[in-house]
Amino acid sequence: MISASSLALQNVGYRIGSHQILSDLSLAATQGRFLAIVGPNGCGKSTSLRMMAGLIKPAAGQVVLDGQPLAQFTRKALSRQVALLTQSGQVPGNLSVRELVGMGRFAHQTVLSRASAQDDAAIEAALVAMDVQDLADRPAAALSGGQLQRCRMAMTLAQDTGVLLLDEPTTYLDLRFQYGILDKARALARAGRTVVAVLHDFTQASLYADEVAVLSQGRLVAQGAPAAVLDERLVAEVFGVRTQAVHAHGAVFHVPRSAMRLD
Ligand SMILES: Nc1ncnc2c1ncn2[C@@H]1O[C@H](COP(=O)(O)OP(=O)(O)OP(=O)(O)O)[C@@H](O)[C@H]1O
Repeated sequence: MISASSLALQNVGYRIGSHQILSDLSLAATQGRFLAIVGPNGCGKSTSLRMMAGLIKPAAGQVVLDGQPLAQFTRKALSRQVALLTQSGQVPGNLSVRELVGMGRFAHQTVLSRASAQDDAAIEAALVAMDVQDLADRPAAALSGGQLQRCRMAMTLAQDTGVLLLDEPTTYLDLRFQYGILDKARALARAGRTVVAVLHDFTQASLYADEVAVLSQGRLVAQGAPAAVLDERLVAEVFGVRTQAVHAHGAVFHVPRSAMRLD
């Protein structure tokens, strides 16, 4: 049984050399909610997720999981609670898809322990959830981009954590699997997990997320309900794109004015 978790960046700062990447950034992901992070390329979205996963440490401020600073967790204890689907990843060696997905179970095993029945069940459930059971015995390195992305998501699911951090999870996926992965992410949130996903598509953010956080130049610009936050003014200011916002189905759709020949 996974434990409920809430994860927050509190006034964090982060720099690489003289480059200030994140500045006084506070961002809270709440248990049972799907938070989407949007923002221009290079604004610090992946850096924020990596910091939430404990892979990098803030130079200022702190990261807090269930009220406890992340610094107090061992790497393994943290991996049992927080999973990160990275934007891309090399597949090590000649792993089969089942072995790749099994890597999601490392946090639940000890050096000496063999894979348990619980590990096997979690791997099978993850393969089925991402509809990749037919690929299970194939070498992961030989998969197409979309197949590999679904297998990497299965690995993330197999980790069975309370918090899932998904960096552009729909990358490489055709429409069916894009919506499939977002449906799955929302279902996980509804079932009590904490889901944070970096998304570039406002329509997807608006349709699937409970909340959206907008980052720009390492700072939080806005956070709230997607249809309220993602308005024409914000999109023009933050992304430099003039759009017409169309509200339907409780979501907001941004149509570029250049495509409508309105500019
Ligand atoms: N290892 C690194 N060394 C130097 N600069 C880095 C490093 N990692 C990230 N950066 C810089 O930090 C900034 C934020 O990067 P980050 O990957 O968090 O952006 P992002 O919002 O996820 O972008 P994208 O939408 O393009 O994926 C960028 O300017 C990037 O060049």
